[in-house]
Amino acid sequence: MKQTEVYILSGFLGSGKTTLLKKLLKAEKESGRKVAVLMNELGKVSIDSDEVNDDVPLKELLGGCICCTIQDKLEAQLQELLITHQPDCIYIETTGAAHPVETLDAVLSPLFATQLHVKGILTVVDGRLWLERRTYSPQIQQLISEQIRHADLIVINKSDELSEGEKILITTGIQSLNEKAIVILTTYSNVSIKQIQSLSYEKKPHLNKSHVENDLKLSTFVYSFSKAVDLDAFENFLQALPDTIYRIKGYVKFSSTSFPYLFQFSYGMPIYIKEEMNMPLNLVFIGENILWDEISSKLEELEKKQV
Ligand SMILES: Nc1nc2c(ncn2[C@@H]2O[C@H](COP(=O)(O)OP(=O)(O)OP(=O)(O)O)[C@@H](O)[C@H]2O)c(=O)[nH]1
Repeated sequence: MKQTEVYILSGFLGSGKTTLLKKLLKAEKESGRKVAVLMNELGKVSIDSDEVNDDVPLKELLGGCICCTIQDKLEAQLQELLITHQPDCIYIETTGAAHPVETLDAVLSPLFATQLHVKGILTVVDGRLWLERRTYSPQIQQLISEQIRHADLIVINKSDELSEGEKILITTGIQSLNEKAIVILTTYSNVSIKQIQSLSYEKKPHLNKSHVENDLKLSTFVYSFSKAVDLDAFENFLQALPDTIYRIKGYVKFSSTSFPYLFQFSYGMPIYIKEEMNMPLNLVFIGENILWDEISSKLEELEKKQV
Protein backbone atom coordinates (compact mmCIF):
# COMPACT_ATOMS: atom_id res chain seq x y z
CA MET A 1 0.00 0.00 0.00
CA LYS A 2 1.30 3.43 -0.93
CA GLN A 3 2.08 5.57 2.11
CA THR A 4 1.62 9.33 2.14
CA GLU A 5 4.67 11.22 3.34
CA VAL A 6 4.11 13.73 6.15
CA TYR A 7 6.31 16.74 6.87
CA ILE A 8 5.71 18.88 9.96
CA LEU A 9 6.68 22.55 9.71
CA SER A 10 7.44 24.02 13.09
CA GLY A 11 9.00 27.27 14.31
CA PHE A 12 8.09 30.27 16.43
CA LEU A 13 5.66 32.97 15.26
CA GLY A 14 6.78 34.85 12.17
CA SER A 15 9.95 32.81 11.60
CA GLY A 16 9.13 31.95 7.95
CA LYS A 17 7.05 28.73 7.97
CA THR A 18 4.49 29.92 5.41
CA THR A 19 7.31 31.31 3.27
CA LEU A 20 8.91 27.84 3.38
CA LEU A 21 5.61 26.09 2.68
CA LYS A 22 4.99 28.17 -0.44
CA LYS A 23 8.45 27.30 -1.82
CA LEU A 24 8.04 23.60 -1.08
CA LEU A 25 4.59 23.45 -2.67
CA LYS A 26 5.94 25.01 -5.85
CA ALA A 27 8.89 22.60 -5.95
CA GLU A 28 6.72 19.54 -5.20
CA LYS A 29 4.34 20.51 -7.97
CA GLU A 30 7.23 20.93 -10.41
CA SER A 31 8.50 17.47 -9.49
CA GLY A 32 5.05 16.06 -10.33
CA ARG A 33 3.98 15.04 -6.84
CA LYS A 34 0.46 15.43 -5.52
CA VAL A 35 0.59 17.59 -2.39
CA ALA A 36 -1.94 18.46 0.29
CA VAL A 37 -1.70 20.94 3.14
CA LEU A 38 -3.03 21.04 6.66
CA MET A 39 -2.72 24.42 8.25
CA ASN A 40 -3.22 25.15 11.93
CA GLU A 41 -3.56 28.74 13.11
CA LEU A 42 -4.07 30.11 16.59
CA GLY A 43 -6.41 32.85 15.39
CA LYS A 44 -10.03 32.19 14.51
CA VAL A 45 -9.54 33.83 11.13
CA SER A 46 -7.28 32.38 8.48
CA ILE A 47 -4.79 34.60 6.66
CA ASP A 48 -2.03 32.21 5.57
CA SER A 49 -4.39 29.99 3.58
CA ASP A 50 -4.63 32.78 0.98
CA GLU A 51 -0.96 31.98 0.25
CA VAL A 52 -1.77 28.45 -0.92
CA ASN A 53 -2.89 28.07 -4.55
CA ASP A 54 -6.45 26.91 -5.09
CA ASP A 55 -5.32 23.72 -6.84
CA VAL A 56 -3.67 22.40 -3.66
CA PRO A 57 -6.06 20.51 -1.34
CA LEU A 58 -6.04 22.44 1.92
CA LYS A 59 -7.61 21.82 5.29
CA GLU A 60 -7.52 24.38 8.04
CA LEU A 61 -7.66 24.06 11.79
CA LEU A 62 -8.36 27.46 13.27
CA GLY A 63 -8.71 28.86 16.76
CA GLY A 64 -6.39 26.55 18.72
CA CYS A 65 -3.33 24.32 18.62
CA ILE A 66 -3.33 20.84 17.04
CA CYS A 67 -1.38 19.54 19.99
CA CYS A 68 -4.35 19.05 22.29
CA THR A 69 -7.40 21.21 21.88
CA ILE A 70 -8.24 20.14 18.36
CA GLN A 71 -6.56 16.76 17.98
CA ASP A 72 -9.83 15.03 17.04
CA LYS A 73 -10.39 17.53 14.29
CA LEU A 74 -6.88 16.93 12.98
CA GLU A 75 -7.60 13.23 12.62
CA ALA A 76 -10.83 13.94 10.77
CA GLN A 77 -9.13 16.42 8.43
CA LEU A 78 -6.26 14.03 7.68
CA GLN A 79 -8.70 11.22 6.99
CA GLU A 80 -10.62 13.40 4.57
CA LEU A 81 -7.46 14.51 2.73
CA LEU A 82 -6.36 10.89 2.35
CA ILE A 83 -9.71 9.57 1.15
CA THR A 84 -10.56 12.42 -1.20
CA HIS A 85 -7.15 13.24 -2.67
CA GLN A 86 -4.71 10.34 -2.02
CA PRO A 87 -1.77 12.77 -1.94
CA ASP A 88 1.90 11.72 -2.24
CA CYS A 89 2.72 14.03 0.64
CA ILE A 90 1.06 16.23 3.23
CA TYR A 91 2.69 19.31 4.72
CA ILE A 92 1.38 20.29 8.15
CA GLU A 93 2.09 23.87 9.16
CA THR A 94 1.79 24.13 12.92
CA THR A 95 1.10 27.30 14.89
CA GLY A 96 4.16 29.20 16.10
CA ALA A 97 3.21 28.18 19.64
CA ALA A 98 3.05 24.45 18.98
CA HIS A 99 5.37 21.86 20.42
CA PRO A 100 6.35 19.75 17.40
CA VAL A 101 6.28 16.47 19.28
CA GLU A 102 2.70 16.95 20.36
CA THR A 103 1.73 17.56 16.75
CA LEU A 104 3.68 14.45 15.82
CA ASP A 105 1.79 12.44 18.46
CA ALA A 106 -1.46 13.54 16.85
CA VAL A 107 -0.27 12.35 13.43
CA LEU A 108 1.01 9.03 14.75
CA SER A 109 -2.50 7.92 15.64
CA PRO A 110 -3.05 4.14 15.15
CA LEU A 111 -5.76 5.16 12.70
CA PHE A 112 -3.09 6.13 10.17
CA ALA A 113 -0.35 3.60 11.00
CA THR A 114 -0.37 2.01 7.56
CA GLN A 115 -1.24 5.10 5.58
CA LEU A 116 1.14 7.81 6.76
CA HIS A 117 4.94 7.90 6.82
CA VAL A 118 6.35 10.78 8.88
CA LYS A 119 9.46 11.97 7.03
CA GLY A 120 10.56 14.73 9.34
CA ILE A 121 10.11 17.80 11.47
CA LEU A 122 11.36 20.99 9.84
CA THR A 123 11.92 23.86 12.25
CA VAL A 124 12.33 27.41 11.01
CA VAL A 125 14.21 29.81 13.31
CA ASP A 126 14.35 33.59 12.91
CA GLY A 127 18.10 34.22 13.27
CA ARG A 128 17.70 37.64 14.88
CA LEU A 129 15.11 36.34 17.32
CA TRP A 130 17.49 33.55 18.34
CA LEU A 131 20.19 36.12 19.15
CA GLU A 132 17.69 38.15 21.18
CA ARG A 133 15.91 35.16 22.73
CA ARG A 134 16.86 36.10 26.30
CA THR A 135 14.60 39.14 26.06
CA TYR A 136 11.57 36.80 25.75
CA SER A 137 9.74 35.05 28.57
CA PRO A 138 11.35 31.81 29.87
CA GLN A 139 8.43 29.81 28.47
CA ILE A 140 8.97 31.18 24.97
CA GLN A 141 12.73 30.58 25.22
CA GLN A 142 12.01 26.98 26.23
CA LEU A 143 9.52 26.46 23.41
CA ILE A 144 11.98 27.77 20.81
CA SER A 145 14.72 25.46 22.18
CA GLU A 146 12.40 22.47 22.00
CA GLN A 147 11.29 23.26 18.49
CA ILE A 148 15.02 23.14 17.64
CA ARG A 149 15.81 20.02 19.68
CA HIS A 150 13.09 18.00 17.98
CA ALA A 151 13.85 19.01 14.42
CA ASP A 152 15.33 16.79 11.72
CA LEU A 153 16.12 19.85 9.63
CA ILE A 154 16.65 23.34 11.02
CA VAL A 155 16.26 26.34 8.76
CA ILE A 156 17.97 29.41 10.22
CA ASN A 157 16.06 32.04 8.30
CA LYS A 158 16.27 35.80 7.63
CA SER A 159 20.03 35.59 7.16
CA ASP A 160 19.79 38.83 5.15
CA GLU A 161 19.43 40.55 8.53
CA LEU A 162 22.59 38.96 9.99
CA SER A 163 26.30 39.75 9.84
CA GLU A 164 28.81 37.01 8.98
CA GLY A 165 29.86 36.77 12.64
CA GLU A 166 26.24 36.45 13.79
CA LYS A 167 25.61 33.68 11.26
CA ILE A 168 28.49 31.62 12.71
CA LEU A 169 27.40 32.29 16.29
CA ILE A 170 23.80 31.25 15.62
CA THR A 171 24.69 28.18 13.58
CA THR A 172 27.08 26.81 16.19
CA GLY A 173 24.68 27.60 19.05
CA ILE A 174 21.78 25.89 17.36
CA GLN A 175 23.78 22.90 16.16
CA SER A 176 24.98 22.30 19.73
CA LEU A 177 21.33 22.00 20.84
CA ASN A 178 20.65 19.33 18.23
CA GLU A 179 23.78 17.72 16.81
CA LYS A 180 21.94 15.27 14.57
CA ALA A 181 19.80 17.74 12.66
CA ILE A 182 20.79 19.20 9.31
CA VAL A 183 21.22 22.95 9.80
CA ILE A 184 20.95 25.40 6.91
CA LEU A 185 21.10 29.17 6.73
CA THR A 186 18.57 30.77 4.41
CA THR A 187 16.95 33.94 3.20
CA TYR A 188 13.21 33.67 2.58
CA SER A 189 13.33 29.99 3.60
CA ASN A 190 15.12 28.98 0.41
CA VAL A 191 15.62 25.25 0.89
CA SER A 192 16.22 22.61 -1.77
CA ILE A 193 13.34 20.19 -2.15
CA LYS A 194 15.84 17.32 -2.53
CA GLN A 195 17.12 18.02 0.96
CA ILE A 196 13.55 17.85 2.28
CA GLN A 197 12.57 14.71 0.41
CA SER A 198 15.68 12.86 1.59
CA LEU A 199 14.92 13.45 5.27
CA SER A 200 14.19 10.60 7.60
CA TYR A 201 12.46 11.17 10.90
CA GLU A 202 14.43 10.27 14.00
CA LYS A 203 12.77 9.87 17.37
CA LYS A 204 14.25 12.21 20.00
CA PRO A 205 14.09 11.88 23.78
CA HIS A 206 11.03 13.54 25.30
CA LEU A 207 11.89 16.85 26.95
CA ASN A 208 9.88 19.25 29.06
CA LYS A 209 7.09 20.88 27.16
CA SER A 210 6.00 24.46 27.01
CA HIS A 211 2.76 24.95 25.31
CA VAL A 212 0.29 27.61 24.44
CA GLU A 213 -2.50 25.96 26.38
CA ASN A 214 -0.74 25.78 29.71
CA ASP A 215 2.54 27.63 30.39
CA LEU A 216 2.59 30.15 27.60
CA LYS A 217 0.36 33.14 28.09
CA LEU A 218 -0.02 33.63 24.36
CA SER A 219 -3.43 34.72 23.24
CA THR A 220 -4.96 35.89 20.00
CA PHE A 221 -7.32 38.63 19.00
CA VAL A 222 -9.02 39.46 15.70
CA TYR A 223 -10.01 43.00 14.79
CA SER A 224 -12.34 43.54 11.83
CA PHE A 225 -12.14 46.99 10.25
CA SER A 226 -15.34 48.38 8.83
CA LYS A 227 -13.51 50.98 6.74
CA ALA A 228 -10.17 52.39 5.63
CA VAL A 229 -7.84 54.11 8.10
CA ASP A 230 -5.14 56.76 7.85
CA LEU A 231 -1.68 55.28 7.18
CA ASP A 232 0.23 57.69 9.47
CA ALA A 233 -2.21 57.11 12.31
CA PHE A 234 -1.87 53.34 11.81
CA GLU A 235 1.94 53.58 11.95
CA ASN A 236 1.70 55.61 15.17
CA PHE A 237 -0.54 52.90 16.58
CA LEU A 238 2.07 50.25 15.68
CA GLN A 239 4.89 52.18 17.31
CA ALA A 240 3.00 52.41 20.58
CA LEU A 241 2.26 48.67 20.77
CA PRO A 242 3.64 46.61 23.67
CA ASP A 243 6.80 44.58 22.85
CA THR A 244 4.95 41.39 23.68
CA ILE A 245 2.78 41.56 20.57
CA TYR A 246 4.83 39.13 18.51
CA ARG A 247 2.76 38.83 15.40
CA ILE A 248 0.10 40.67 13.42
CA LYS A 249 -1.14 39.57 10.04
CA GLY A 250 -4.14 40.36 7.93
CA TYR A 251 -5.61 42.99 5.67
CA VAL A 252 -5.85 46.71 6.22
CA LYS A 253 -7.07 49.43 3.88
CA PHE A 254 -5.77 52.99 3.85
CA SER A 255 -7.71 56.11 2.95
CA SER A 256 -5.51 56.78 -0.08
CA THR A 257 -5.79 53.35 -1.76
CA SER A 258 -8.55 51.50 -3.58
CA PHE A 259 -7.56 47.97 -2.44
CA PRO A 260 -6.30 46.71 0.92
CA TYR A 261 -2.75 45.70 1.82
CA LEU A 262 -1.67 42.33 3.16
CA PHE A 263 -0.03 43.40 6.40
CA GLN A 264 2.66 41.33 8.12
CA PHE A 265 4.30 42.32 11.40
CA SER A 266 6.85 40.20 13.21
CA TYR A 267 9.20 41.40 15.95
CA GLY A 268 8.46 45.07 15.35
CA MET A 269 9.02 44.91 11.58
CA PRO A 270 5.99 45.89 9.44
CA ILE A 271 5.61 44.78 5.82
CA TYR A 272 2.84 45.97 3.47
CA ILE A 273 2.00 44.10 0.26
CA LYS A 274 -0.55 45.67 -2.06
CA GLU A 275 -3.53 43.48 -3.00
CA GLU A 276 -5.33 43.69 -6.31
CA MET A 277 -8.79 42.86 -5.04
CA ASN A 278 -10.90 43.42 -1.98
CA MET A 279 -10.21 41.17 0.99
CA PRO A 280 -11.97 40.88 4.37
CA LEU A 281 -10.37 43.57 6.54
CA ASN A 282 -9.37 41.29 9.41
CA LEU A 283 -6.18 41.68 11.44
CA VAL A 284 -5.05 38.77 13.60
CA PHE A 285 -2.89 39.67 16.62
CA ILE A 286 -0.83 37.22 18.70
CA GLY A 287 0.84 38.28 21.93
CA GLU A 288 1.65 37.48 25.51
CA ASN A 289 -0.19 39.05 28.48
CA ILE A 290 -2.00 41.64 26.37
CA LEU A 291 -5.21 43.47 27.31
CA TRP A 292 -6.92 43.09 23.96
CA ASP A 293 -9.77 45.46 24.89
CA GLU A 294 -7.24 48.29 25.00
CA ILE A 295 -5.89 47.40 21.56
CA SER A 296 -9.42 47.15 20.22
CA SER A 297 -10.32 50.63 21.59
CA LYS A 298 -7.22 52.13 19.93
CA LEU A 299 -8.20 50.60 16.60
CA GLU A 300 -11.75 51.91 16.97
CA GLU A 301 -10.27 55.37 17.57
CA LEU A 302 -8.22 54.97 14.38
CA GLU A 303 -11.36 54.23 12.41
CA LYS A 304 -13.12 57.29 13.87
CA LYS A 305 -10.16 59.50 12.91
CA GLN A 306 -10.39 58.49 9.28
CA VAL A 307 -10.37 61.46 6.88
N1 LIG B 1 13.86 40.00 5.85
C1 LIG B 1 13.32 38.78 5.74
N2 LIG B 1 12.01 38.61 5.93
C2 LIG B 1 11.50 37.35 5.79
C3 LIG B 1 12.33 36.24 5.45
N3 LIG B 1 11.56 35.15 5.41
C4 LIG B 1 10.29 35.53 5.68
N4 LIG B 1 10.26 36.86 5.91
C5 LIG B 1 9.07 37.69 6.24
O1 LIG B 1 8.74 37.42 7.61
C6 LIG B 1 7.32 37.53 7.78
C7 LIG B 1 6.78 36.23 8.42
O2 LIG B 1 6.95 35.17 7.51
P1 LIG B 1 5.95 33.91 7.49
O3 LIG B 1 6.45 32.95 6.47
O4 LIG B 1 4.53 34.36 7.35
O5 LIG B 1 6.17 33.37 8.97
P2 LIG B 1 5.36 32.21 9.75
O6 LIG B 1 6.36 31.46 10.55
O7 LIG B 1 4.53 31.43 8.78
O8 LIG B 1 4.41 33.09 10.67
P3 LIG B 1 3.19 32.54 11.62
O9 LIG B 1 2.33 31.65 10.75
O10 LIG B 1 2.46 33.78 12.05
O11 LIG B 1 3.80 31.85 12.76
C8 LIG B 1 6.73 37.79 6.39
O12 LIG B 1 6.51 39.17 6.26
C9 LIG B 1 7.82 37.31 5.45
O13 LIG B 1 7.81 37.95 4.20
C10 LIG B 1 13.75 36.47 5.26
O14 LIG B 1 14.55 35.59 5.00
N5 LIG B 1 14.17 37.76 5.42
